[in-house]
Amino acid sequence: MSASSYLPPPQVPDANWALFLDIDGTLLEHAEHPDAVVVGERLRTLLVELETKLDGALAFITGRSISVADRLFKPLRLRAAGLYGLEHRLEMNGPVLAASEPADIAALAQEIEAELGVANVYVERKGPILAIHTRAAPHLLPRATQLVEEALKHLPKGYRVLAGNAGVELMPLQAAKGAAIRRFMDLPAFVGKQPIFLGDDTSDEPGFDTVNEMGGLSVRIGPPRQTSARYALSSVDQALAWLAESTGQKGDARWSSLSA
Ligand SMILES: O=P(O)(O)OC[C@H]1O[C@H](O[C@H]2O[C@H](CO)[C@@H](O)[C@H](O)[C@H]2O)[C@H](O)[C@@H](O)[C@@H]1O
Ligand SMILES: [Mg+2]
Repeated sequence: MSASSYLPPPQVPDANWALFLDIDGTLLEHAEHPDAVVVGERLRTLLVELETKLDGALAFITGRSISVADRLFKPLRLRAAGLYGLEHRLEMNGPVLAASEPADIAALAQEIEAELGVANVYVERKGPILAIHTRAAPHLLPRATQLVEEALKHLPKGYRVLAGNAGVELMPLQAAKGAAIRRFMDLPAFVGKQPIFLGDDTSDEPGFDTVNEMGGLSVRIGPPRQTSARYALSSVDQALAWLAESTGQKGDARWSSLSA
């Protein structure tokens, strides 16, 4: 969909819908460092209300690991696909099917840390995924991208490089949000419902395509740009206000800034 044909989503979430939520840039404003994001009590409460309203058909679909998502949203342990679907928690408070760090990725992380880690670049080690964050040193993004693209030539087949939000990520090909959404849609709490996916980033596009194919609602958060999403909300505040309205709360465009 072109940026000019963006539409605000209808107010739909009810018990017949299944809600899939990206975290960073969708529920949380971006911060300089991944550990610096803030989860307000109001957001936790909203997530619990939505989970109840949807009879459990709610899951995070995130590039973060589930352990990190749990730390951020503690004490909530919602259903989640972490690492773009490489790990899952299929039941609320249930066990995590986690992914470990292969030796060649560990060695690569150390090499990249040695070269870039001194200059405000954060190398996030997420099992089989490496995220190199250059938000605090944007001039190093080209070099970080060059390093992971060079590494691709020496790794076993099956990895790819994806531009991140102020960074770059190296990940297995199976890491894909669309497949993660399909996996949840086969579970009893989700089956037969219509999926809604809210996301903000390039890595969310396969998720938008998937819910479009399933007759669901794809919603991109952020300023207009080329996307497969059919609806849009312009900011994290707007996304949270839209979700909150579905639980009966009155709209408030300053939702997230009031939530801490
Ligand atoms: O799929 P998401 O839930 O949106 O997660 C995507 C990545 O989010 C985190 O990095 C991004 O957010 C940070 C906090 O705002 C920011 O500092 C960083 O520049 C962003 O790229 C997370 O650290 C990554 O692991 C996720 O893949
Ligand atoms: Mg995001």
